[in-house]
Amino acid sequence: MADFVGAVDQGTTSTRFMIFDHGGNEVGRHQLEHEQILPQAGWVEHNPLEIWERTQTVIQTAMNARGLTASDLAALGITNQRETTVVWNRRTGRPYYNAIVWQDTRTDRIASALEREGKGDVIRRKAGLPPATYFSGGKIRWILENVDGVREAAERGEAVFGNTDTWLLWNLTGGVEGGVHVTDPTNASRTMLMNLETLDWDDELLSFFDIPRAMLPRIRPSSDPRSYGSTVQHGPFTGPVPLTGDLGDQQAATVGQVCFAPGEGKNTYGTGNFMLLNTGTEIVRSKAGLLTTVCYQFGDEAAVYALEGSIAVTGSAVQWLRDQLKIITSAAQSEILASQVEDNGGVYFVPAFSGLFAPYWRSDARGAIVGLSRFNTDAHIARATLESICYQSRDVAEAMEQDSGVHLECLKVDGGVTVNDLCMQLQADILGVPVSRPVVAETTALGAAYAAGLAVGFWKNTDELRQNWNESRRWQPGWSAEQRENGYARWKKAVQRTLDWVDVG
Ligand SMILES: Nc1ncnc2c1ncn2[C@@H]1O[C@H](COP(=O)(O)OP(=O)(O)O)[C@@H](O)[C@H]1O
Ligand SMILES: O=P(O)(O)OC[C@H](O)CO
Repeated sequence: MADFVGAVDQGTTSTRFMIFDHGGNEVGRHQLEHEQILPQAGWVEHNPLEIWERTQTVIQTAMNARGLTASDLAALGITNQRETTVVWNRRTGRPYYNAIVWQDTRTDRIASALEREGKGDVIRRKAGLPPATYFSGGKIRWILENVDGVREAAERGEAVFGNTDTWLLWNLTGGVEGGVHVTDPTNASRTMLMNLETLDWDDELLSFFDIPRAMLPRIRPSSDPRSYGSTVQHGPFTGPVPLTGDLGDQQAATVGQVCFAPGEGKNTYGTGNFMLLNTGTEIVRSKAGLLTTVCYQFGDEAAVYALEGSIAVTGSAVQWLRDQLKIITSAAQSEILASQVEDNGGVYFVPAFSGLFAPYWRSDARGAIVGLSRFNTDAHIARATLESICYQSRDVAEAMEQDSGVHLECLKVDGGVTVNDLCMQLQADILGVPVSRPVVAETTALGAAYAAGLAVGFWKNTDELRQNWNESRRWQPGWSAEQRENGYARWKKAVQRTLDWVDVG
């Protein structure tokens, strides 16, 4: 068998290709950012053709740098930013519209109408999600309603939908020349269109959004030796590589962190934050504002579910300090600036740029910096930004405990922000439990590689994968209980100040 497994990680800010060996060690990678298209306030788009072009380049560059060819890869996995919606013509391969990104809030009226019409509870029960701008269903509907000719083409089965996993799988397997139109249950569970129990598209949910079934991909297990086909010769690989794994990126990180038992979970710190807790084969319905989602489905085994706390703005608040406020010149500088002060100086920043996701689900919220006095400096704002990442994580951790009854003993973390030592120390202080980061920080790509490798026997089972997990760093809580609870009470007060700010109809 070939020595390596490859994984494409198509994220919100960049696309990377990574190559892993049997020990789960990284042996090669390349990464490229793509343009964030911001046509108006609240709208966020990506160009699907640019994403496909970047995907080919990162694959070719990483493979060439290691002198590898298609036959060196036992399998290929895909993982992706979830919810982001592409609709394209399967005859021409051209997208009808830019990809509408998960952070985009243009569908707030569609979401609030669903609630007003009493459909919200059905969506919560069947799909495990509250009606919100975040998910794909409203985005597909927006394209059907606003782009000429798409509805008719969709009814003929010519205009098809996919998240970026499906878009890349279709292109990698031949595109207009017979590309495979497929997704997995972790991605499908983010559309508001899939029934969590049947793991299939649900006619009632489709009718709520008026979406023709013909435009939707087949849903196949996340790790599957048969359904996804192989890469074609004229693509970036110049030969066939079996495509055998597909997972949404946060579920992939959960797999990469080897959270295979109920009660095991992780928190990923990227553009946003996503805390997932494995609940086993049981569908746990949240009463505390979390999502119920599919965690993974491996081959013929029963699907495993998770509770998820999704936070829209965490690492992107650091980008905002850099790009809009310009008080830092790099993300890493946020740590240096925030370290210049001993505490937040009374300042709390709630970065509700896209409203508030879990556990609040308030699209009428907008960002606020509160508690300012003349004493405060840019260093307090930087510190409040890092604290906002940690307080938002505490909000979802509390909801997680309430829903699952599982008390967090230690938080496994990963993602771009976790290189920030101060932020991770603040996380331990604010949560009151240790925070632990693994040696392989690229858990998202690793999880997709694991799903692909399990399907072809490159790894025998999940026990073998557990052997690959090792801790690199642990942060212990330092604050007193009083300091922790006082800070959290202030945070909750600050959150209240952001609510009911915009009229969402
Ligand atoms: N040293 C740092 N301190 C704080 N945030 C950081 C640091 N380095 C990177 N980030 C943030 O991490 C995010 C990128 O993380 P990554 O895991 O690559 O995200 P994604 O998968 O969402 O594209 C960016 O939003 C960036 O601002
Ligand atoms: O691309 P990321 O890492 O920001 O992840 C985005 C999430 O999948 C959105 O649900």
